Formats: sequence, structure tokens, C-alpha cells
Amino acid sequence: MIELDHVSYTYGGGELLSDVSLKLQPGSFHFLTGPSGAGKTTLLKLCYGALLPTSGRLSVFDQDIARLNRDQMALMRRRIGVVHQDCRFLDHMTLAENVALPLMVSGKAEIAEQTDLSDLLNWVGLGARLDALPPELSGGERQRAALARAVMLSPDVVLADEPTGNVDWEMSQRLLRLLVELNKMGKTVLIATHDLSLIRAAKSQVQARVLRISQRQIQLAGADL
Ligand SMILES: Nc1ncnc2c1ncn2[C@@H]1O[C@H](COP(=O)(O)OP(=O)(O)OP(=O)(O)O)[C@@H](O)[C@H]1O
Repeated sequence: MIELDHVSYTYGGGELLSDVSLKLQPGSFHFLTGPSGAGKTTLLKLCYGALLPTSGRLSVFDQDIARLNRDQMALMRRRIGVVHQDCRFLDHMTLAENVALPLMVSGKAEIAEQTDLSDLLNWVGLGARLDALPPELSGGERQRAALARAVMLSPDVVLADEPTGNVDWEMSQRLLRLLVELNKMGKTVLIATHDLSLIRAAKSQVQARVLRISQRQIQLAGADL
């Protein structure tokens, strides 16, 4: 589904990822961990085409990402839902409008008027907050709304960047359950997180592989977490 073949990524500050090879199989569940600044967000950005590898081959849905034209890239991105670390809401738009944004952008705005949106917001427990503005939401509500927006277009892959940052344990468990539920629906899930207790908690719920970025490489983490 997503395959990195000897991928390296270099920017002005130096090489961040070096000769990384990795396969995310359809329906798999992965955590990506590693110290701050190791390159977790960068790896996620490579996976959804926001950055291109400096060298190596990265294919998504069996297509070499470097060879996609603009339209093909847009189609590819629609199949990947991203939960950004900073949530990225438009503060002047309501929660419902923010979550429906991917539909507007993809020209399916009329669906936003139908039940899909309220079903989705009920699923994340925000059915009663449709008209709230983002600044009125708590951290946990923002994170759940970001997850709802990421899956608005029924993506095949969900990439979540610190989806439980700034929330308490109970809320992080709730978010984890939602992500596990998405995986049980067949979606491929990759979660970047610092939170090793989240990874431990997931073990009883889902068969997850844990990847660790260390010294510009990705290793499969052992059972010592
Ligand atoms: N294109 C770029 N230009 C400048 N700096 C970059 C670029 N890409 C990555 N970096 C730097 O590389 C480092 C890794 O960033 P990244 O956000 O991927 O790490 P991270 O593991 O997600 O960190 P955190 O856990 O703190 O979110 C950072 O210091 C970042 O500023």
C-alpha cells in the first residue's frame, strides 16, 4: 500500500532519513516512534506526498509518487486521511464546516448536507457540537474533530501525527479506540507518537507493529516497549 525503497530525505540542515526501506501492507496498523526531531512528521509527509524523497523510490497504491502529475497526486491524497499534529482548523468556520472541508474541496459539498456528516461527528462523540467554532473546543474535542475530518472521504489509509498530544489518558484511550475501529474496518493506520504508554495500551486491542526512527534509519522496535 505504501512502500519506501531505499528512501533518503535531505534538507538544508542535513540528511534526516537515510536509505529507509519499509512496507505498509493493506490493513496493517503501525506506530512510528522516536525522539523529537527524529523525522516522524517528515516520514508521514513523504507518505502523503507533501514532501518528495531526495533519493530512492516511494510508491503509494502501487504508483511511484515522483511520477504523479498534479491530478494524480490529488487523487492519491484523497485516499489518505491525515490527522495533523496541530489539527489545522479554520477558526471562523464551524466544526461541521471544518470537518466537511475535504468534501467541499473534492466537489462533493452536497453530501455535507446529508447524514454522513452528523453520523461521522456522532461517531467521534461530537454530534452536539456541530455549530461550535474551533476556539471553543477542548483539546480532546479538537483531536476527535481532526480525526473525523481525516476520514470524511473514506480513505484507505489514515496517517495520524501525535493524535493524542495534549489530551489526558482517558481521552487518548478514546482516540486510540477510534483508530483501532478504523483499522478493523480495513483501513491501514500509521500513528506517529511519543507516547509509549499508548503503544502498550494498544497491544491488547490490535496487532500493531512498532517502528522506531533512530539515527536516520527505521527499525522494528522489540518487545521492550
Ligand atoms: N524541509 C525542511 N526544512 C527545514 N527543516 C526541516 C525540513 N524537514 C525537516 N526539517 C527539520 O528536521 C527535523 C525533524 O522534523 P520532524 O518534524 O519530522 O521530526 P519529529 O520526529 O516529527 O519531531 P517531533 O516529535 O518533535 O514532532 C526538525 O528539526 C525539522 O525542523
